[in-house]
Amino acid sequence: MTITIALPSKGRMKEDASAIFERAGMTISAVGNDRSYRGRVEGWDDVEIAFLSASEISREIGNGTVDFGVTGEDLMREGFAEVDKRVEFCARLGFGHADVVVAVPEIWLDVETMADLVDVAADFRARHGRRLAIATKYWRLTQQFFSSQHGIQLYRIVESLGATEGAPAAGSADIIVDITSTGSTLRANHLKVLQDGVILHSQACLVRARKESHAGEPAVQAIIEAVRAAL
Ligand SMILES: Nc1ncnc2c1ncn2[C@@H]1O[C@H](COP(=O)(O)OP(=O)(O)OP(=O)(O)O)[C@@H](O)[C@H]1O
Ligand SMILES: O=P(O)(O)OC[C@H]1O[C@H](OP(=O)(O)OP(=O)(O)O)[C@H](O)[C@@H]1O
Repeated sequence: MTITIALPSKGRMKEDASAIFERAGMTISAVGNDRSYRGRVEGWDDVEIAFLSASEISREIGNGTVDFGVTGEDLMREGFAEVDKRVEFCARLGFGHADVVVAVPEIWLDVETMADLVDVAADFRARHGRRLAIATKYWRLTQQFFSSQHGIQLYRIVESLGATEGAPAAGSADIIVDITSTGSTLRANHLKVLQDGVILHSQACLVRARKESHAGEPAVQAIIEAVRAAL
């Protein structure tokens, strides 16, 4: 059986992902020229590498079209409901750290916690004639956190595919859910993270698609062990 591992072809996770595999004794070389989107691993003839973007990788693992991949936990949890039934998070790789957070304007002085936000959302329509608007690209994580975990039902999600932190100042939303790593983008936009507003501590993970064909396949276990040993 050929095992396909999807690795980032570009972006912030590319170099660190290749370095982990190198340390794991799995040296990757491109098939054909340097711009090829296929690779192989020296000495591992039954393994092939597919180079994709981090967001494509999460989709392909969740659909089972690749066997393993390196991608962010946030992308996996946003992309699929009940993700732990579909995939196994085999290892947290120690790079690509980012928190998915709820952030509100700094000038909301009396809003510091999710409980405060529950009160704001309840009063919002009476005060402003519309529901609290949340800008995000993380629809699923936002709905789970607001509705299931905090019982907030009165809000509206405004889809934002870029410059999410600018939405409150631009007037297109009241608050945001987005990722932060250093916090500088939030600070520059005068937003603050609620005290209990961290939805997910994300980082790059080695993720396996749960497939029946993996049972009793020695190379599957060997890949997991090699990567874990490299951490
Ligand atoms: N400062 C950061 N900004 C954005 N993503 C970050 C940051 N730090 C770590 N990450 C993680 O990187 C991953 C996204 O990586 P990247 O932006 O390279 O991929 P992508 O979404 O596939 O790229 P593209 O949007 O160009 O297709 C996510 O899992 C995210 O959590
Ligand atoms: O906390 P910080 O260190 O400021 O990082 C967070 C910011 O970085 C990312 O944007 P980026 O400009 O990298 O673009 P992207 O969203 O297209 O990846 C992310 O969307 C945040 O806006």
